[in-house]
Amino acid sequence: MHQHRVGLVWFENDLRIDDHPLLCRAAAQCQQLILLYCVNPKWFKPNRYGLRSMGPARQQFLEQSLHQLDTQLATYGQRLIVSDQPPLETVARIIAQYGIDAIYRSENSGFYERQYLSIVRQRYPFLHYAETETQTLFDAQQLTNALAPFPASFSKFRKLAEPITIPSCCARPSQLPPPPKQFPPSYCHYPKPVAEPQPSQFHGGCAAGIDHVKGYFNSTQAQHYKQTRNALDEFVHSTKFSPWLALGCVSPRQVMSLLNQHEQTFGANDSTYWIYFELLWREYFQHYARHYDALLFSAEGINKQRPRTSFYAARFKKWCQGNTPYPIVNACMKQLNATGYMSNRGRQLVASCFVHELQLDWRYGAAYFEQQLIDYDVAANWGNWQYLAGVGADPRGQRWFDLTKQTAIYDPQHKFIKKWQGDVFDNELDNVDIVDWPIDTQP
Ligand SMILES: Cc1cc2nc3c(=O)[nH]c(=O)nc-3n(C[C@H](O)[C@H](O)[C@H](O)COP(=O)(O)OP(=O)(O)OC[C@H]3O[C@@H](n4cnc5c(N)ncnc54)[C@H](O)[C@@H]3O)c2cc1C
Repeated sequence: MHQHRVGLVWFENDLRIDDHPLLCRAAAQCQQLILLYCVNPKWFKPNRYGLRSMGPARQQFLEQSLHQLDTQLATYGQRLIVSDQPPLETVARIIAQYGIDAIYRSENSGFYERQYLSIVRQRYPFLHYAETETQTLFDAQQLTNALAPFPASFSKFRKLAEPITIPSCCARPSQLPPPPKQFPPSYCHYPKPVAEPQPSQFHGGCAAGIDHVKGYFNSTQAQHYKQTRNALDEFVHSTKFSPWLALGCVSPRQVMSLLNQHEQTFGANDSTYWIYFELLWREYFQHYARHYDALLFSAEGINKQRPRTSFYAARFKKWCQGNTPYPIVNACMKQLNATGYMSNRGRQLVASCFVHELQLDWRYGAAYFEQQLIDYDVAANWGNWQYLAGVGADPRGQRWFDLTKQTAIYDPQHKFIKKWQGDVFDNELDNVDIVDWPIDTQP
């Protein structure tokens, strides 16, 4: 017996059908189902930093992911519908037009993303709402003790979380209820394949994502992960799971399940453990973002201490373009601009340079990453930037990287710098001199 007549599954960063407990729940509870994704027009307009929230690399990856999800849903006689209108407008129209009586949405770590659902809840209190964790390793109730009080550092969180058993993945639904009649509505469309994809090493979508993770664990790369993960270049040196994890094309539990299988076949070692360790970092930042809400975006960070940085437009522009006096930083930024990806080590170096060498307000750096990264994740990005800027969860309070030393360790032959032309830059950092500023002649 179905509990609900028409359910709405509001997809966000959970673009898959495997290991999706919420989709299974909606399938079991509803007579008819609408599957919706909202491409928010706000993502393409200048934000408070004068940047777009979504740049072309991630947009392409997202479009590919939507298309792949739609293809999978079609095998169930269902389709994904996509709206390019503001999410609140779209959801309101769908509720009114189709008589929705239940809304299903995965827990989201983003403060602003969570607000959308809060507003819908306030406007339509009589609907049934189901929110489930689909993007984390642990279920919320498993972490009650680990998160109260909220652990001030990753190490504290890790010690509490590590002994907890990760729930197994859930099977995909055996069937899905059909959409209502007269579908889709005129203001929505089905995802189209990307017309002329830009060449990229990352192809969006759940099928591509799971193939990549399986391919990684069927090889011996994971056996050497700890030794290679800090490399600045080369696809195989770290897992490259992040874009698929960020959009939920693959779940962290699916990754863990394949990691366990890998350990059974190839053996467990420090490197295989370290992949789990990094997934725990990801987990920590998801809860960090939910705990600190809008403080994630505040200059003072969670400690409410204003950093001694400012905003210099010319310096910011040069950093974005990879045109600073620091070749290693330039190479990383040019790699990011060309591919949408940068290694973890690279991200640490360019963020340290941004805050300590260029003395810029860290939020502009985070906003530029948000625009450029193919694996942008609100919690991981803003949480890591706060950490690097000394206003986050770093018990040391300060992370400064000596760029000369780091170059000697990670790019001793300058191969990476040469590849990305990091050694091509203007000689002066500040070409706007104090005398160039307009001066008031009147007292
Ligand atoms: C300033 C800064 C900004 C960042 N912004 C993002 C972001 O927007 N999205 C994002 O996914 N990661 C972000 N990271 C974390 C990390 O750099 C990337 O997850 C990693 O480089 C992705 O490559 P990979 O999948 O090969 O990682 P691997 O080294 O193979 O790690 C495996 C997985 O663990 C997780 N992970 C690893 N390191 C971290 C970390 N420090 N914090 C959180 N999760 C981690 C990722 O999901 C990653 O896919 C940022 C780091 C810094 C320093």
